[in-house]
Amino acid sequence: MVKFLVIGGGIAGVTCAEQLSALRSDCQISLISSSPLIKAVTNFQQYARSLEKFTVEERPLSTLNNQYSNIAVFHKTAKNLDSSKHTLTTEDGEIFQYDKLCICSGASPKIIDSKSDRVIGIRDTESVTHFQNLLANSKRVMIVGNGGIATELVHEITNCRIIWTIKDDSISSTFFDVGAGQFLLPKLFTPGDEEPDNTLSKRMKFTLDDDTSDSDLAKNNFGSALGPDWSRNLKISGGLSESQVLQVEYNCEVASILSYSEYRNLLSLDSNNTDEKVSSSSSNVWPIYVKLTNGKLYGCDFVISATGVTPNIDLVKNDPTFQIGKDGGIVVDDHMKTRVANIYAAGDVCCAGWDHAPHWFQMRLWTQARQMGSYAAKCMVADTENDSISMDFCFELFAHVTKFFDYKVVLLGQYNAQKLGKDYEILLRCTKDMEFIKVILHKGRMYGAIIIGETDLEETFENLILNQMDLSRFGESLLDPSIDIEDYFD
Ligand SMILES: Cc1cc2nc3c(=O)[nH]c(=O)nc-3n(C[C@H](O)[C@H](O)[C@H](O)COP(=O)(O)OP(=O)(O)OC[C@H]3O[C@@H](n4cnc5c(N)ncnc54)[C@H](O)[C@@H]3O)c2cc1C
Ligand SMILES: NC(=O)C1=CN([C@@H]2O[C@H](COP(=O)(O)OP(=O)(O)OC[C@H]3O[C@@H](n4cnc5c(N)ncnc54)[C@H](OP(=O)(O)O)[C@@H]3O)[C@@H](O)[C@H]2O)C=CC1
Repeated sequence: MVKFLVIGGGIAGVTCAEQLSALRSDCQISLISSSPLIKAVTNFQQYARSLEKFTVEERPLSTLNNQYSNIAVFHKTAKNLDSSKHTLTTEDGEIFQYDKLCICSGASPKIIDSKSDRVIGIRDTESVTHFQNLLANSKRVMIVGNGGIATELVHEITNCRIIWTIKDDSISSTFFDVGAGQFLLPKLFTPGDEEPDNTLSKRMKFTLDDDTSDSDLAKNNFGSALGPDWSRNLKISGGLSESQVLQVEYNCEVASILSYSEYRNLLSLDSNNTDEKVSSSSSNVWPIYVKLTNGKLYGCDFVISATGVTPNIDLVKNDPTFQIGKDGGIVVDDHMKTRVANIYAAGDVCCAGWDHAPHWFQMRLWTQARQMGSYAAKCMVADTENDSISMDFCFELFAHVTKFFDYKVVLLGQYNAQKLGKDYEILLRCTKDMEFIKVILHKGRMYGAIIIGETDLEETFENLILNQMDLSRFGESLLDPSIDIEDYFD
């Protein structure tokens, strides 16, 4: 009997195991996960060709055992891989034999300064609990990073002062250009609350009680990444009685992180540094101080490092046969195979090493984790049966549906002209507080789009990107609100 082994209880690993089970009910599938809960995709809906909606649920490991007769789940940590013997040894010494192995060990937050326990990352339920506990007694926090987590947190945190430190000159740059960033900015404050310069504020939104416990976060043992709407029903509230006050520090990074005594030493050595005095002029003694590359120094209760992720490749990093990509992931080919025979990888841990379709690129998102997990399973089964299999259609077009600042956000293809250099045109339609639509055109054809708000345009745009219809004759009227473009193209 063929033995499939999957490492990881996140979306990629669980989808892979489920798909293996669906394709080969006669095979034995073992899933090893170091986290006590697995992530299951439910309510999956494919709308349009590439757009997907689904819910991610956290469930006990036993759910998979109960649901699928040929899946056995083990709450263990994979430690040693011997690809010549086809064995994997777990931390407690158990040896698993495999015919085909899929590594779905995910990623961990890339934290700017891991020496201080006041600099934290957010990944799984435990890390959110730790974050909530710290925040509950905090008056001022710093968020570093300009991507998904930072964008969500600046909107969700209440009753706390926030300093948002970003490398760029506009907010949320991982997803949005300057124009879209400007459209979203007003969502960060309530009219009348605006403060001068770049200081914005917003009112408290909600609170909800939640019993929490701490975990082994100090060891940076993160579990599966969180699911959609992870922050919606959580108490993400600080210790201030006033509403949130947000200050954005643009175009800078963290230069150093200091304890109180290091901060005192720095001030006495550098007593002429006026910038530092200005930013930390309050009489508060803060647990940590952050010096920014723009010269400012802030005291705060803790720092949230929302600065991206590092793939969890411990298992393979000492084996030079595996190829590691520039992003730190295990390189896989167009059949999700690593360089080592019979070993596949999927989800956040892998680096998509094939020649990508013109409108697709890798981003560490749960849609891609699900798609890769499912496709890896199909490839593993095809290989055992000596079948050929063609690349899954989902890798033709980058498509991401999410929510930021309470707006529906759809990103399609090269939404920020990622591969086009300077050779592209932009069409824009923007209605304040309602919708922001940006279309990327190259040689008269649509290459990408950002759609913020409820527009129902995503399916039409998806088709236009995939079919590469020449749109030159429409010119700017393509986005004219008085023209129902769906009627033209659907
Ligand atoms: C706060 C937050 C919000 C997010 N929001 C969104 C969003 O809105 N939209 C979106 O598309 N994506 C979002 N993401 C990203 C998305 O969650 C991830 O891309 C996706 O979940 C990755 O799934 P994965 O299965 O590859 O990895 P993971 O979920 O990280 O799972 C890895 C699994 O491997 C296990 N593991 C690791 N090492 C070992 C080992 N040695 N032995 C055994 N088991 C091991 C872990 O315990 C875990 O179960 C968010 C991520 C975070 C952190
Ligand atoms: N709704 C959604 O789709 C969400 C998705 N996620 C996903 O979860 C994962 C983790 O999120 P997140 O941590 O926000 O990662 P992201 O990759 O989304 O963003 C990381 C941000 O940190 C910046 N950065 C990197 N290093 C530094 C540094 N040393 N100093 C200052 N800034 C730095 C990056 O800039 P640069 O790019 O210039 O390096 C980027 O702006 C990602 O895979 C993300 O896609 C998370 C939340 C919501």
